[in-house]
Amino acid sequence: MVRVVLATHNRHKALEFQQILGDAVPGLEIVGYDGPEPVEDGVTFAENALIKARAAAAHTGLPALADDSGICVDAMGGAPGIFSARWAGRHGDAQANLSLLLDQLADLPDGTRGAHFTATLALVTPAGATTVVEGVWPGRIAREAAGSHGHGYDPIFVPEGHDATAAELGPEVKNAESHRSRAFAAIVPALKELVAAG
Ligand SMILES: O=c1nc[nH]c2c1ncn2[C@H]1C[C@H](O)[C@@H](COP(=O)(O)OP(=O)(O)OP(=O)(O)O)O1
Ligand SMILES: [Mg+2]
Repeated sequence: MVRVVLATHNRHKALEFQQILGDAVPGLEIVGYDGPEPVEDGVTFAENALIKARAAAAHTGLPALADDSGICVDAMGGAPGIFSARWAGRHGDAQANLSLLLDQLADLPDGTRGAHFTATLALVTPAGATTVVEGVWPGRIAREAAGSHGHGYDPIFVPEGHDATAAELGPEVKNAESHRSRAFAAIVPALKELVAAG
């Protein structure tokens, strides 16, 4: 088996990766990461994903896969974007983050609430080779939170082609369509190459 460390401290992401991975890449074992959490001082999702993957590869000596992701609102020029995790000021306070975003968008009429989730994955080998891919899940911001599945901004994100939030749709639908599943599909060839190289 080839081991790849998943360089995240977000247990929700780790669970989604396990659910999405399935048997997509035979011979691959994704291992957890409890090493140091680097400062995400990049100004793009790609820069932050590379920062996280490089730190984990250096700490473990293994190939590392990191995700930097967020919600991007059209009418806000793509914000919160890389600031999604701490939009309301405290890292990982999903309720505060989504409540603030709903308040900020309260006056926006239907048809102007377009948004998308972005997930950018970076795969880094101990030798320093890097692969960066991105997945985008288009949709809109609801007027109020609904649903109990998922995490983060799922309760206020209505994916294109649905009338329910990602938190109402549940993991089967989300993991088949999400930004994270799309990004993962794009990184599979690089993961297969890693396994083939042994
Ligand atoms: O599927 C998602 N469903 C809902 N919200 C999501 C999703 N994916 C990212 N998000 C939002 C919430 C999170 O707070 C932020 C990620 O911030 P981000 O820095 O990439 O992750 P994090 O700090 O929670 O963990 P880590 O950096 O260790 O991977 O974007
Ligand atoms: Mg983070």
